[in-house]
Amino acid sequence: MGDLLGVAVLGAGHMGADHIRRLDQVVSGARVAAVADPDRDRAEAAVAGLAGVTVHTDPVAALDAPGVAAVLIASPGPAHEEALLAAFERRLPVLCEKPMVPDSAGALRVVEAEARIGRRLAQIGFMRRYDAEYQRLKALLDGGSLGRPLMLHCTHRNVSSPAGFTSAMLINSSVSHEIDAARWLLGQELTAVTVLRPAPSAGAPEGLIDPQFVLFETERGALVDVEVFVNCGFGYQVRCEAVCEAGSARIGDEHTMVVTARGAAREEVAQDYLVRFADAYDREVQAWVDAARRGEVTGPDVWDGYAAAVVAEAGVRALSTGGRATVDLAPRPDVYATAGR
Ligand SMILES: NC(=O)C1=CN([C@@H]2O[C@H](COP(=O)(O)OP(=O)(O)OC[C@H]3O[C@@H](n4cnc5c(N)ncnc54)[C@H](O)[C@@H]3O)[C@@H](O)[C@H]2O)C=CC1
Ligand SMILES: O=C1[C@@H](O)[C@H](O)[C@@H](O)[C@H](O)[C@H]1O
Repeated sequence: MGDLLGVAVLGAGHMGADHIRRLDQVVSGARVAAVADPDRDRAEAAVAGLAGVTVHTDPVAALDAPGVAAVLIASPGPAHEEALLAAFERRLPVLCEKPMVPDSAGALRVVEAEARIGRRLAQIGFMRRYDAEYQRLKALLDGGSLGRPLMLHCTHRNVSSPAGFTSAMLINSSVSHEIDAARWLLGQELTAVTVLRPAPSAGAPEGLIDPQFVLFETERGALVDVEVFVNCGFGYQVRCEAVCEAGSARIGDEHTMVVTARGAAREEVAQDYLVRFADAYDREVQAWVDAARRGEVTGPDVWDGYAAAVVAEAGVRALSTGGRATVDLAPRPDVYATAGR
């Protein structure tokens, strides 16, 4: 176990348990050293059968546990700020699930804390940047053969939303992925948001505004639209079409097995993100572990997490007022690169 990166995993729910399995069975160079969840039974179940792991109900205690050299934060968004700041105090490299911090004031405090240290410590869990299809689209747009991007048309559908999912979370949890993907693909900040609401689906829980149609403007005049529908009932579908001056490119059409029988062809549709983005999560965590073992931090940074929080907050304002909300970012510290590098 000597050379392996000892990771404390905070939160042992859906994502935390999946990342624990990934660190133990898929990723090389790391091991789970500690796990924390206020629900001790859940934490113990997630590490059942693993040797050398300590179990905690207090996340900060897990950071100080024997063998911990890095932190993976998979607790709910509102708990991320405290965990990030505690990891920064200890100078531990962090992989933090999205949303980095759901509110922009808290996200700015994280930016300021890391900027004071003067070097990157955190990678933010925008795993689409590690998805093979998104990477091909990014390379194509950067290559310039299609000319200037004019529009992105995005679709984000979940089969159903978890208990407690709110109308704001369609934007600050689900659409946070499109916010980051659009900034990265286009290399531009998003500057304004408008949200339209079709009549809610009968399949959505009472009171949830689902679906929503979110329209972003960018600093160099591109438009990004997102249909977000988190109780569609039929499949997990994430698509993106870039329309450029000299052509278009689309990713996310179903690409799983096609079964032909009894006079019909049937294509399987993934039912959740753990299936659709399995390879992307694997590559994201491997990249984080490899960088941490070299003493580096790469990938989406705290500025990306902050920008996503500000844009999402504008989106939630636009949803509640029915109007157009503008995005106002704080000055960007030098430690962070520009959008989309
Ligand atoms: N990248 C992606 O595609 C996805 C990311 N996520 C993100 O992962 C995070 C966790 O989401 P899920 O696993 O779906 O939630 P979940 O509700 O299944 O699990 C969260 C776990 O964290 C525990 N917890 C609560 N407060 C805590 C604290 N202060 N410290 C440590 N643990 C705490 C809860 O008891 C629970 O076991 C969220 O930030 C969510 O947005 C979730 C789904 C997909
Ligand atoms: O991050 C995720 C969830 O938190 C969110 O609730 C889902 O809508 C997304 O598809 C998933 O990738």
